[in-house]
Amino acid sequence: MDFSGLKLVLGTKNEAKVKAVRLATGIDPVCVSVPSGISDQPLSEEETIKGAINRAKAALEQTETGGIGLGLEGGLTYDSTHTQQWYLISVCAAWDGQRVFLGKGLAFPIPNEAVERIQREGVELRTVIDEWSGTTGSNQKGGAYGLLTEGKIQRAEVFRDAVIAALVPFVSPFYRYRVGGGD
Ligand SMILES: O=P(O)(O)OP(=O)(O)OP(=O)(O)OC[C@H]1O[C@@H](n2cnc3c(O)ncnc32)[C@H](O)[C@@H]1O
Repeated sequence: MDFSGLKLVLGTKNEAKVKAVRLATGIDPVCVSVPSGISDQPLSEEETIKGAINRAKAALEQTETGGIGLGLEGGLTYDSTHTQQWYLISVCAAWDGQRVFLGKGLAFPIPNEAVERIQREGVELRTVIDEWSGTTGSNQKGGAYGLLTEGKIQRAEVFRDAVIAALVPFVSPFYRYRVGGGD
């Protein structure tokens, strides 16, 4: 898959997210700080998606040369149906000014105790993960994935797959087909 012709504007300077875009595309994105327009700690898939799209749109707005805006957002979602368990999700939105696509990275179980603390104390996941791993800035490094898998999965890798998924429709010929024929 060749992404080399794309101009990418990423709505954050977070190191794990910048690395994810590099791993996904081989491109160094232009990075701009933008607001996500949602709470600092999203607690549903819907809110996480909204944050990713807001970031992608705000990022593209900040550039005069056009291209594709990328918004990467991490969030938590509760499965009340099957497992009664909180999951961390990592979503990428890609927006070219006309179309938006989402890539949803791996959903990973997060100890419910962590989310209970987040809700009780009003802290963010980063704070809990920093504490548990005895480090700072975990959200710029391996993240919760890195801590819980003892390094087997890194935050940048999860976002890498989400970035690829969100960008493929802009470059793959398969998405040019129309149902019922046409071009
Ligand atoms: O610098 P920006 O781009 O704002 O990224 P962020 O990591 O601070 O923020 P996100 O909006 O992606 O994630 C929402 C919150 O969840 C935290 N979070 C998400 N995924 C995480 C992970 O894998 N490890 C630690 N904290 C995580 C994150 O630090 C935020 O507090």
